[in-house]
Amino acid sequence: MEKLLIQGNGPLLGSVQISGAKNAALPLLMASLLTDEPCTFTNVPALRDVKTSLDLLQRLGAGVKSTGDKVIIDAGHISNLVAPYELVKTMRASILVLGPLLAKHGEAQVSLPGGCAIGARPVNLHLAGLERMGAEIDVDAGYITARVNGRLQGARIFMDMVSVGATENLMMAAVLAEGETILENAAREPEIVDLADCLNSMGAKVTGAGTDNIRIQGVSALKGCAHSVLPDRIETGTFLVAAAMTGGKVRCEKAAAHTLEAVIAKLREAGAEVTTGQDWIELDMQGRTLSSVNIKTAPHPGFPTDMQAQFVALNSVAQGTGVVTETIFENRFMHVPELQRMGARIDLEANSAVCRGNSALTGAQVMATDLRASASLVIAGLVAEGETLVDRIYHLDRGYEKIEIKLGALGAKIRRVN
Ligand SMILES: CC(=O)N[C@H]1[C@@H](OP(=O)(O)OP(=O)(O)OC[C@H]2O[C@@H](n3ccc(=O)[nH]c3=O)[C@H](O)[C@@H]2O)O[C@H](CO)[C@@H](O)[C@@H]1O
Ligand SMILES: C=C(OP(=O)(O)O)C(=O)O
Repeated sequence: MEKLLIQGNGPLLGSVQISGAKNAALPLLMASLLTDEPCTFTNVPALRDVKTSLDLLQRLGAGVKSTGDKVIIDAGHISNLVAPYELVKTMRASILVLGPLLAKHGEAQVSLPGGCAIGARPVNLHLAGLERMGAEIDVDAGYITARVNGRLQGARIFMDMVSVGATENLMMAAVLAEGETILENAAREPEIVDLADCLNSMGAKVTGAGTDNIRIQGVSALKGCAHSVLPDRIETGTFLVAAAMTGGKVRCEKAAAHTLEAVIAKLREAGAEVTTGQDWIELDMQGRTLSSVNIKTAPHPGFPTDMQAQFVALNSVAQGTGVVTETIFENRFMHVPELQRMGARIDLEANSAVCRGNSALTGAQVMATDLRASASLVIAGLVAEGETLVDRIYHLDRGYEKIEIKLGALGAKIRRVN
């Protein structure tokens, strides 16, 4: 099993190209199921989750051509409406085929994603919304079976929790439904706006994406698209935190500052100088003091849960105490015991991590448990004294493109070992 070996050393310096966002790319790829015409996506990151999505689309009968960061999907001849357990279990976002398949083909069978390291992550909101649109849904033997007689019907759907995935699934189902769908208490993440922009370029009528009230006027058919995937705000944030922790200066190119406002505000509060331009963000921590910050995760535009672990690592080495509170997932502090093994002084109290700061981290063998937990261990390794060996990095490969190469180019001593 592959691992990352990191030797803590000096500041990160230089510039890094940010990849397309995993969380934008996955729903966009699934949206290609809504049309018989080819869809071309560019700025698609080379990630394990993208590969899983393309495998799933091929399993359903779609044609897939992939060169560099460009992917062309032709879902004009879908022959199978089943998303099997062996693919869904490796990537929860597989549930996003449910809405498009049901809307376009009137039927779909998708394995239940099940729980995962960070929490139970049920899909009740996805299913309740589709039922409101006229679908009949059965859950049996670990599979969701959804059917509709004729077209889905537009509906007013209030979601009692803010869910990114449910908003995306229901938005994709609604674009081909008959009549108007209104999604209330919708998620407002930038990736939802990216999906709505792409759907509109295919002929859909979606308004209000980026607000908590999305209106979708159903159409009878969609055409193909050519769409460039939004930059990855979580990858960007991870590099900015790494630059801050190492006292370096890093410029993230091909980044989107408007998607990262809460994170940039916290980095400035922590003492970093952050400057932004049209498609870049630069963080300078040279000669400055890193201070702990208090954080509470929340749906966008609040502080993203996917940046929580990285800030726990940051607070561990910063001056003073910082309290990090997780409100989205019930079990998203798996990185804490591993960071403690590296010497971080953190106390877990209910859904908060109280980071005492000023820790002199030392390298250790640590275990990645989920995607962002892995990222926090890697950036802790960059500032630790001695060698850190991060095991189970297949989690990291789900969401970070060439992380060791990108960090290496900024001066980090990091390599992949078997
Ligand atoms: C591929 C992708 O885009 N993944 C992101 C997406 O995941 P995902 O879309 O799975 O996360 P959700 O926004 O749906 O989850 C938010 C909360 O709602 C709960 N919930 C969700 C659906 C549901 O039917 N019932 C329910 O109770 C979840 O358990 C969780 O506690 O948003 C999360 C929250 O920003 C991010 O951490 C993930 O990186
Ligand atoms: C939790 C994450 O992703 P997923 O929803 O794909 O598990 C993440 O990107 O941090």
